[in-house]
Amino acid sequence: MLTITCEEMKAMDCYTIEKIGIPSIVLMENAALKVIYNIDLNKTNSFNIVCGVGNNGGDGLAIARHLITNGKDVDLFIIGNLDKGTKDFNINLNILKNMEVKFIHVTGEMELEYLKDSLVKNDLTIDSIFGIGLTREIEGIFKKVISLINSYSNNILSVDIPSGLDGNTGNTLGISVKANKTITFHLVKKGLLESKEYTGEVIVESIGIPKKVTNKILERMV
Ligand SMILES: NC(=O)C1=CN([C@@H]2O[C@H](COP(=O)(O)OP(=O)(O)OC[C@H]3O[C@@H](n4cnc5c(N)ncnc54)[C@H](O)[C@@H]3O)[C@@H](O)[C@H]2O)[C@@H](O)CC1
Ligand SMILES: [K+]
Repeated sequence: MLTITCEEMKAMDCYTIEKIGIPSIVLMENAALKVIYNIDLNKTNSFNIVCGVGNNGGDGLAIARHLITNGKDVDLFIIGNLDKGTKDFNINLNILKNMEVKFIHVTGEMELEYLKDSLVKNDLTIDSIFGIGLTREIEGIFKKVISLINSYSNNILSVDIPSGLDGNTGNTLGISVKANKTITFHLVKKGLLESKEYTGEVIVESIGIPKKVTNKILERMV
């Protein structure tokens, strides 16, 4: 099986956006729709979506929009500095604001209590805190959120990579979400093969990156 590093994935995303001309927001929309496609909407009605402020979080926001549009109950939580959201995270957050969707910004003990209550009551938790952009040890409130997700969720789906897992090595950076299922985009990241305990079932979904891009980047990185 062809596996790639997070750096190779980033390079493929960039090449697709800059040289092929597929806007990054289109890739994000494709990613979100592929996650929706992997959820049994006949059996799953209530959701916790926990987002960071990077593009993994942006995927989570787009997933939230599609679930809400499908009439599902969604409790939306965001963790991280809202002033540092990526461009596509901000586009999706703005859409949700225009739809008058409420979210909880997790900053302290009170919001952690709300999160715990939601995790216990809802059918599925969508983990979109960190993907290939995780760069350092997880500490503080991020650690508390991941610990709550693992302790209280009924079922967990991780977007791209379980949050906390190093996509290259499969090691945790202090703590990681333990998913039942991971939907990873384009190609399997190397670390996902080493860490079934955290990834659960791994499903690879295409998000519209052409084969030419894969070949180009892999040639360049040899
Ligand atoms: N255009 C693209 O590059 C695409 C990206 N996609 C998604 O975006 C993800 C990558 O997005 P990003 O590169 O924005 O990275 P992430 O969203 O994985 O994470 C980056 C954010 O996490 C913060 N962070 C990193 N380590 C931290 C730590 N230990 N504690 C607290 N904060 C920490 C960073 O400061 C940054 O805000 C992919 O995994 C995939 O899910 C998809 O939407 C497809 C298109
Ligand atoms: K994730």
